[in-house]
Amino acid sequence: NDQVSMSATLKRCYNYLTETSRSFSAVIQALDGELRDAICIFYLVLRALDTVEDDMTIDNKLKIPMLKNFYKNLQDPQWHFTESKEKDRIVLEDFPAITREFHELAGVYHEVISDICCKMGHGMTVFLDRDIDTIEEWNEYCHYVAGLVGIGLSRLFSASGLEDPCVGKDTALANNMGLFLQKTNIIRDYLEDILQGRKFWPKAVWSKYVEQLTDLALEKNRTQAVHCLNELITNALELVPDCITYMSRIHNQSVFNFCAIPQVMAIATLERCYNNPAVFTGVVKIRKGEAVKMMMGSTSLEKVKAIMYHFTSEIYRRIPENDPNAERTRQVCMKALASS
Ligand SMILES: CC(C)(C)CN1C(=O)[C@@H](CC(=O)N[C@@H](CC(=O)O)C(=O)O)O[C@H](c2cccc3ccccc23)c2cc(Cl)ccc21
Repeated sequence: NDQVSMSATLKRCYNYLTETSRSFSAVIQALDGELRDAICIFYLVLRALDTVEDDMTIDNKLKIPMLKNFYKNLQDPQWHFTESKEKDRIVLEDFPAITREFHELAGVYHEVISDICCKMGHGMTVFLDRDIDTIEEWNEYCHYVAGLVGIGLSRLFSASGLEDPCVGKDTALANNMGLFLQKTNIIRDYLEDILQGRKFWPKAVWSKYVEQLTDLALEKNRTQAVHCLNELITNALELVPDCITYMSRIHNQSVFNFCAIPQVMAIATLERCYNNPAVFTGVVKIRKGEAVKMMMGSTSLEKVKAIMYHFTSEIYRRIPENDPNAERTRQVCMKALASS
């Protein structure tokens, strides 16, 4: 992008993007045409909303209206928030820079970003004082924080003219692209989340293995915990066929890379977590070198299918005989392998 003609506030926005999304900001900056600025701003607005939701120092009495009304802040040139303690608080402190660049975008992008913010902010309040019990509620929570992102992105892709209208219309596939990423994050971040008092694993699953969610971290429950982990990974793997179908419809190279890279990182993370007790003693992260190799290697549908096939068969190979969900996991892996 042409640094000279870029406004000072837009430059600041790209700096915030790089500060808040590490490896992913380069992928966003590689997007073609109007999508680059539109998705940069969309990402920052979502990061600001997520920073409010994550901040445990904000009392729910204040947090609920903040989340429900967040989308209205885009219409207030002065709105900003300086009380945040979160690491990404800069996007709230300098929100006016994001708002200004939001208004520089073409109108069609405004409507999508505002609409998604409104629905996401509302949805986040639903689970502020309610636990995630059933699988349906797990899907509902992930829809609010990630499925809606997929639906919004797909509408931006089609609105830009770089992708077919069907991409923006098929909300079910777009939703499942987000669910795959979010369920992977929730599975991977078990220990980090419970240490911060956050519970994202669905009770309908973990209650079959232990009394309390935190009991999964106890050494004496290790076998039960790993079987619970494997059941959630199996649930996430059910989404692989839809993610491949979604990516098969993307024709612009920069949009494909933007969509494919988080997906291949997610399947690699699920494979690293499968049957792995380390999930309960630390955070299982993909090493930087491996991540870069995968990012370089996910530039075509065939390459992405091969990566999905590789990691799914690695999981299939390691299904323990005594795992209560072994048969179900084999079925789900076979279906994922058939689609990749
Ligand atoms: C919760 C989440 C999965 C939606 C977050 N999310 C993502 O995870 C990013 C990836 C990312 O931010 N990686 C960071 C993670 C980290 O900070 O460690 C990185 O630096 O590698 O990708 C997603 C994202 C990208 C492409 C297509 C998507 C379709 C549906 C839903 C989300 C989609 C994302 C796109 C937008 Cl516009 C906004 C947020 C996201």
